Amino acid sequence: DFPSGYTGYHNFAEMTAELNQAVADHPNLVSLRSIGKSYQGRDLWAVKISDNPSVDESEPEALFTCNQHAREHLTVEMCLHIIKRYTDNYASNSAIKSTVDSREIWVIPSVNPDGAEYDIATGSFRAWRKNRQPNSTATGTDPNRNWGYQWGCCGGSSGSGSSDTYRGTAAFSAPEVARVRDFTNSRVVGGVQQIKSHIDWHTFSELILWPYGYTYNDTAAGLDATQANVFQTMGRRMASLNGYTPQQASDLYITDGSVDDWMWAAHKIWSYTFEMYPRSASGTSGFYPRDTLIAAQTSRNDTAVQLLLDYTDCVPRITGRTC
Ligand SMILES: NS(=O)(=O)N[C@@H](CCC(=O)O)C(=O)O
Ligand SMILES: [Zn+2]
Repeated sequence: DFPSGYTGYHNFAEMTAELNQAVADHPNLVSLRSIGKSYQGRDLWAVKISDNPSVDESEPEALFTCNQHAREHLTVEMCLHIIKRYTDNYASNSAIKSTVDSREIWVIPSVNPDGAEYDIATGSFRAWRKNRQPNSTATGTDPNRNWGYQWGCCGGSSGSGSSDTYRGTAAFSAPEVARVRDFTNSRVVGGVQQIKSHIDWHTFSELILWPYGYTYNDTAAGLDATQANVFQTMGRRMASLNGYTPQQASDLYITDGSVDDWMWAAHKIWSYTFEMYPRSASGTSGFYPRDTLIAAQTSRNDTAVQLLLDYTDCVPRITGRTC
């Protein structure tokens, strides 16, 4: 479990209980489903927040994914914060209510529960990043190098099983990644992807990143100058709200097989990666902010999340375009 000073973080059982509590507290706003199992058999939970949550209404959808990387536990708290904020405040806050009434919000609080549990299993942090799937030489696939667009194309991942950026044996070889893929694919209704916007939450460095990560070029196949301008404009607007630094993902470093590149290329979902607090740290300590910082560093993103939800019907509207 989490060591002292970190007991405010949710382990898998506590996270699951929190999700069940949200349903119990707000049965008319929240539904909970498993989109499948992790390698070790833990449920990959998906929460839907909307009015009439048991009905697939024709409302624009947004997706928030957290904890692809095991040690980035603050991201689980970020997803739980989003769930609480858009349910507990529904009755009292008209902006929250109109958002929930006009959108369908999907939250996957832990994409990598096996890795997260492994990281805390001994009571001392292990700085574990990957999932817990064995490979030919070691353990673990990096979920954020296992997505199927430009997988392994460009030196942005490793073919070595012991590497922290091991890309797996094939695209989608990690069961957790394959399940989130399947869920996203299932949101194509009548040939139209209902999910329009996405944030994948990570730590740390305080950055807002957008595709592509596989190339340094601002435009590339499937991402033209107009679309790049939308990514930049929305990214910069959100960064002005949370104080993170906005940049194309490849400006950080080249990544191939990342979730953002796939969400955009496969589905034209306006997909961002947020790297949360801290801005910098010595070594791996940056992955482990004390639990006293959770409230401030999750609510710090409230207005950025709200902006993306506001524009989820038509993200290009941020540049004055229509959809
Ligand atoms: N959270 S992290 O691993 O330090 N950074 C992310 C950045 C993701 C990206 O560049 O798209 C990654 O390398 O997967
Ligand atoms: Zn990460």
